[in-house]
Amino acid sequence: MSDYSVRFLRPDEHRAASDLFRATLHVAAPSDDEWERSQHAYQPGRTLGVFDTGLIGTARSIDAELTVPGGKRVPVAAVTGVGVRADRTRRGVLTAMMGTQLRDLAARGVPLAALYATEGAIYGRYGYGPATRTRGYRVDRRRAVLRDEVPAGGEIELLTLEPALERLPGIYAALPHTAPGMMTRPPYWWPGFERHARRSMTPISTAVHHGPDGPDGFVVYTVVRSHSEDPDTLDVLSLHSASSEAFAGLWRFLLGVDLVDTISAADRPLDEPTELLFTDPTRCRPAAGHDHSTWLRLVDVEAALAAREYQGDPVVIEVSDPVLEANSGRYRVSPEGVVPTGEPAGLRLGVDALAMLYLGTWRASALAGTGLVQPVEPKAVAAADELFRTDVSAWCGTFF
Ligand SMILES: CC(=O)SCCNC(=O)CCNC(=O)[C@H](O)C(C)(C)COP(=O)(O)OP(=O)(O)OC[C@H]1O[C@@H](n2cnc3c(N)ncnc32)[C@H](O)[C@@H]1OP(=O)(O)O
Repeated sequence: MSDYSVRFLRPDEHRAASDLFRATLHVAAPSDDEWERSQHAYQPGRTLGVFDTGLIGTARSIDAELTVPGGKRVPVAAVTGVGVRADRTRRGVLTAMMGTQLRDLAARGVPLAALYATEGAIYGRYGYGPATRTRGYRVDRRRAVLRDEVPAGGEIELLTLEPALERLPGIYAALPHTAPGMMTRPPYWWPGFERHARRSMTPISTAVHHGPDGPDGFVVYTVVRSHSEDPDTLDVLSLHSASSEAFAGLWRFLLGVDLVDTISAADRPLDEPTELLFTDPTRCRPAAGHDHSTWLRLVDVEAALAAREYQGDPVVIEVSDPVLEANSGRYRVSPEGVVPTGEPAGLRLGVDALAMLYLGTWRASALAGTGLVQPVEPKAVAAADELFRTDVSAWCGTFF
């Protein structure tokens, strides 16, 4: 069967979308109690459904803001909940949903969309590109010793789950966005966090760091004790800090948690200096399989490009967009601003490759070496390296 229709769902249809999405991930449908809470993750008017004889596909988003290089916060659709029923895959259902969703975002003036992909081969065709890189590491808690010069940090307040659920939204909202790619956590984000926390087999703890002006960092973690030869592990689920004092204070606390051999942290910023806290930096070792890119999509290329800052000489880029044709064209990008232009292009690239440059994660020269960027004028590649360069590694730090 190939006839289907795509439309935004009514709130009373959200539960069916949730059941379908979970089934596509091979996860059981929520109980009534669980749905009572997790329904609040569904922002009205943002969930798509595809129907033939019944619901066969779904995708949704929530409205948030993403920090771009230079510090501006730009509206972003945080896309999630994408799934197609297993007996209806590979007949264009996802393509239909992605097209409808992107056209809706463009019509509503949302310049960016972002997502986390289950598989890296899916979203490039819709103009998304991997726009952040992260790393994971493991700290040998019993042998890691903080260097004398490491800041002492402030008071730590330990919260169990209920007070954490109450206070974390306010604490997170007040923290500065220290990296491009960081995202606000709107009210529709927190029910997902709560669902994961409540499903955890081990208790979820939150340590809040207090600086001179109040809470300025937190770490959410859980400890998994192995009861065997394997190490007892503290998993860092989320760690955000407003300053190096708060960062050091949180690590000082983590190193002091008893009955832990290893502290494991995934999806951390590339330039986070954790190993430099220790007298022996090799007590912090890279961990495999902990790199989770945030995929970004410039929905309105001109508006998105204009929202960030640049340095160096102007470059004319020629962008091709396979889904939102209006984005295809040439743009003169410079520290003074971004304008559509008829001037000859210095380099050509797809809108997916543009997303890879946008937060400063990848250099134009690296993309040129892989064919993702096509240089027209050789000097333009070096100029684009400088133009899009950022001082701080892009990092989202918020999974959705
Ligand atoms: C942001 C998130 O929520 S990520 C979660 C994504 N969901 C899942 O992983 C759940 C399990 N998978 C699924 O539900 C489906 O397979 C989906 C959503 C990934 C794809 O849906 P489909 O309706 O099959 O995709 P559709 O038929 O539109 O495919 C379009 C193209 O993408 C390709 N494609 C689709 N899925 C994949 C994949 N997993 N790997 C590689 N290529 C893929 C298709 O082959 C097709 O290529 P073509 O245009 O060259 O023919």
